[in-house]
Amino acid sequence: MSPATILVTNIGELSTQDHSADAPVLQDAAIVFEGERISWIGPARNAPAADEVIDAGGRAGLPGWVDSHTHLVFAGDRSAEFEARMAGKAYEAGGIAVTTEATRAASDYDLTRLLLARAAEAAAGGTTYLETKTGYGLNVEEERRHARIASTVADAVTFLGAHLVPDGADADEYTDLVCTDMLAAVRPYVQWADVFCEKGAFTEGQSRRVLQAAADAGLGLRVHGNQLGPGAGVQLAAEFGAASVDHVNHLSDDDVAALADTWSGWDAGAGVPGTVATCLPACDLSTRAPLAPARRLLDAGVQVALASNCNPGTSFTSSMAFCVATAVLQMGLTVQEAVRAATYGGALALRVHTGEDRDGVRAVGSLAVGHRADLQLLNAPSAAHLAYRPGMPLTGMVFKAGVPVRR
Ligand SMILES: N=CN[C@@H](CCC(=O)O)C(=O)O
Ligand SMILES: [Zn+2]
Repeated sequence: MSPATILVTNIGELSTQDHSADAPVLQDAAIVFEGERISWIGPARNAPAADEVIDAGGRAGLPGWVDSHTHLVFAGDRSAEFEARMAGKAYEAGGIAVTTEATRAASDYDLTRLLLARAAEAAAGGTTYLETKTGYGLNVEEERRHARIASTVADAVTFLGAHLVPDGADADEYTDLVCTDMLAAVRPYVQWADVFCEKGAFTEGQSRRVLQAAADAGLGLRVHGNQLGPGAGVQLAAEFGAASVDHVNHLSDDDVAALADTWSGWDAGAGVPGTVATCLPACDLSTRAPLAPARRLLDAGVQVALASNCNPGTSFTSSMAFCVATAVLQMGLTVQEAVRAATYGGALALRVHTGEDRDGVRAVGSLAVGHRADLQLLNAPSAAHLAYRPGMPLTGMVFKAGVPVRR
């Protein structure tokens, strides 16, 4: 028996983000889901019959957000650190240790409950594909525990044992541990590995060792780079073929050129993608950092993603709509560029932009036949309202794999 079909019709503006289509933005459109997959997209007047019909009432539709960078496995509160920062204190990587202590003390039950609540908040805001990281465990047993818990909730899990050298540890010995026992312990639960390559965290040499060990273990690579100042993160990410380098606040012309180079042979949808530059505007605002140069990156030919970086230290929000609004209002992106970065860009950064479109391997981040049925409707007639009416509760119905996760 074939799965039930759902027709969502009377969509005033449908931003498919399918750039292989004639028009990536359709007017007066409809979309049909068959189980977890999209089975039809086109003008509402031509829509086929379906088991269930949902009238969007002229609202805008777009792919669910792909949030490619979060740190949601944590306990504790760092609002005092935030307040101190707003009073002029600079952000330092060392704050991670405060969360590590609180997270180690939390039970599996509490950590899972906290993670579920945060994932539910993200879904309520339109996020339908969620990455999250370890990185507040910082010893073998805790990193394994956080990876296991994360894997029960998130769509993609990243190992970030190389987030901070724990108090009292020798940096090189700790890096060895990350590359050996810790990596082996988390391996069953994660698809990605990441390193915080920054002053106060991991040096270029240590980062290189982490990336090599992770690649040897068959993990995809990501890098936290060039957040607090110029550094080696971007160049390392490009050299190792990382799927993404995140933060990218402080970039030289060589850094931008190195990222652009990784995209020179890529033709949308065909070939191996380069290294996405993932911009984290909510984090930049919360740390009073210069906003990442998303416009400059796009103009240079680099594929850009927007992500929330939801974490207790630098960005305690999972609102992708806020990130999109900021990218438009303050970073010089057009509405469609920002929406693309928060959907297709995130999917590229997690290498789920394309798939075989078979069970369990469905593309996300754009709306096309065969892709996963991840759709959000806005309580607004067009995506422009995300920036035109910033901060307003515009998220309407949200579907993840064809299932409504918000009514
Ligand atoms: N930059 C490194 N890690 C996080 C912050 C973690 C924390 O301060 O707790 C980030 O992406 O901003
Ligand atoms: Zn991060």
